[in-house]
Amino acid sequence: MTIQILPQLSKFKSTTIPLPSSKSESNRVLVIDALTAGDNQISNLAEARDTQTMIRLLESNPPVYDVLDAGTTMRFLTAYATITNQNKVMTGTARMCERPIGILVDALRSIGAEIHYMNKEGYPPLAIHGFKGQKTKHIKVRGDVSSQYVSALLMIGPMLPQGLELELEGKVGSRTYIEMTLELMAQFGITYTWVDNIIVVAPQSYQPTSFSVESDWSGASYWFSLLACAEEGELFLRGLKENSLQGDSKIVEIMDSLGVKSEFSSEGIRLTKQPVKGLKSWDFTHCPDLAQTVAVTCAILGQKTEFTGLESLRIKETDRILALQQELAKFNAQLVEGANEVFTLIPSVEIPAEIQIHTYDDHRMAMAFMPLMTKTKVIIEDPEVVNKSYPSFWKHVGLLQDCNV
Ligand SMILES: O=C(O)C1=C[C@@H](OP(=O)(O)O)[C@@H](O)[C@H](O)C1
Ligand SMILES: C=C(OP(=O)(O)O)C(=O)O
Repeated sequence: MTIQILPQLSKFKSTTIPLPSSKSESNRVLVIDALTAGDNQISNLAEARDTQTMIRLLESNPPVYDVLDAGTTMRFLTAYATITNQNKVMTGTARMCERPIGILVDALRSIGAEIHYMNKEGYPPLAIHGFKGQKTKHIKVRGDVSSQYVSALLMIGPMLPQGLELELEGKVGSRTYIEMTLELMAQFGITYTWVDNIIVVAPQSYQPTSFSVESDWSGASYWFSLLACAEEGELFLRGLKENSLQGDSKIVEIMDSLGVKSEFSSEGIRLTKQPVKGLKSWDFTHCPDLAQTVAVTCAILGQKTEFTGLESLRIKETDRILALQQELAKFNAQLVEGANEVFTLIPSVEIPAEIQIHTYDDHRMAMAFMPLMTKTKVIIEDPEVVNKSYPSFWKHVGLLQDCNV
């Protein structure tokens, strides 16, 4: 096991963080690009392993798509292999084979795909045997498990001979990611309608265009958290836009309550410290990837807060609720489950002189606990786990310079 030892650093000089590109935007644009007849000009693709895996699989087109631990790559390429009528095995890490995919497979089968489970019903690995002609254009998809199924279906919608009429059933989580998918499709010339819970995409062609991927707001959240927890400092985060396609830009509003002021410019966003206003509650339904960042920040800042919308966290890279509970306990903070899926974050009363964080094969566990370095010596296990979304994360931590000297 490798470890990353973080220096204790509560005051730092004004630092610019270059930030990685968004893997969510990148992975969508790559699928759209593969479905476009003609050449797109795409720049700024993410260095994230999830994106590099997508690029490699699309370019080399092996008979087995091994997506490793990339959820979007698994879900988007399952739909892509179907619409391009390929024989393909879809697989990934052991954890990927525990992450459900039945809702997407059922939807693709009802449209006309032949897909078999190779091991456990409802989970990868899958054997895809192409597309046997469209049986229906109307499909119903539950919206409360993962929005990635919906995004995967929408992106192949224009290529379906009859198009797609997708009815979202029940509560819709991660809605901002569905909106991102549709907005990106629109930038590549696709028209759609979304009325109530029905999204309609007629058969049409993606139009060649140029597109530059924005910096990653989920990755930016750790820097907001660091500044919130620091005694003194200032950060400039490059490449973020005020009107973002990414729902995780909500971090601006959350961190405004937790002592971070944001000022946008054409180059990015300047973060400075301001008095803590307090955060009583937050619903993470549409920004689940921010939950770990905000939990750790509140735990460090002494903010007792109610969290809702955490349901999808149990089926991500790890069971993130359990992982958070175990690691928060190491500095006497708790995430307590109450009735009706309401969680209470009970902050730390005392932070020990040294804390070792286990990362559970989850990049966000490693990155979310980094801001503890403002209070104590932190040791992060398996630091390379960040490569999934943010390979340069530790290099960027190294840019911070102590201003006590
Ligand atoms: O579509 C996407 O790019 C993503 C959607 C979200 O997943 P769910 O829809 O499963 O919540 C998010 O957690 C994930 O990191 C990326
Ligand atoms: C949940 C995540 O990714 P995915 O579902 O694409 O593996 C994430 O990046 O936090």
